[in-house]
Amino acid sequence: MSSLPAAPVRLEPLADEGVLRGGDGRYEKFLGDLAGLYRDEAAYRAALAADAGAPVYWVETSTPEHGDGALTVGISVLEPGTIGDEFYMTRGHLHRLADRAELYYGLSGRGVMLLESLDGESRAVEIGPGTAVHVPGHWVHRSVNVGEERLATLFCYPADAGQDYEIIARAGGMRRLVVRDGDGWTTRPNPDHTGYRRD
Ligand SMILES: O=P(O)(O)OC[C@H]1O[C@](O)(CO)[C@@H](O)[C@@H]1O
Repeated sequence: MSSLPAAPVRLEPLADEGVLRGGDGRYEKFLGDLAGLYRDEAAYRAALAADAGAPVYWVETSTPEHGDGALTVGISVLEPGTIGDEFYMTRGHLHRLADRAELYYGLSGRGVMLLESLDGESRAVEIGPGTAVHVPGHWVHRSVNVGEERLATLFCYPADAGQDYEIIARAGGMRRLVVRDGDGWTTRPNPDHTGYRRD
């Protein structure tokens, strides 16, 4: 008996509720999971001491099939806030299969996608309602909430892409930091960054 094809799925990305109705997966990241992500260690420890225990960000996904050509679709929801002068952000990763691309579509809030190539390019691209960011393969990527509201994005990538987080850890963090600048944001170099190295 063949299990092909997978059943079609109707999804409702509910940005206000931070829910992907119809999805089949979810994970959450709390402040305590994000040790080492922010440069200002004292500010991180102070935030942790005052933390009420809500997630900083969460991801809900739909992956109805696996194998060649399968897609993962999801919603990513990132609370507003700062640690020191850095905005709340996702851990960031390179796809384990590095040539896998990803599409992000802004649902609510004001964000920046920080995109870095392994050979030294860094781009910060704004994302918000009605804007999409197409991330080709081979870019390390992270979302950053530079607004006062939750940042919600819908994303889609090949289900076999995987995530390599170590590439950022080995490099001492991403090349640039996204930081508060008055009422807005800017980027500045991360002095700890030592360059990306594949294993
Ligand atoms: O996997 P990370 O880097 O913690 O961040 C979660 C991010 O990953 C994705 O789920 C998929 O790449 C993003 O939509 C989301 O912002």
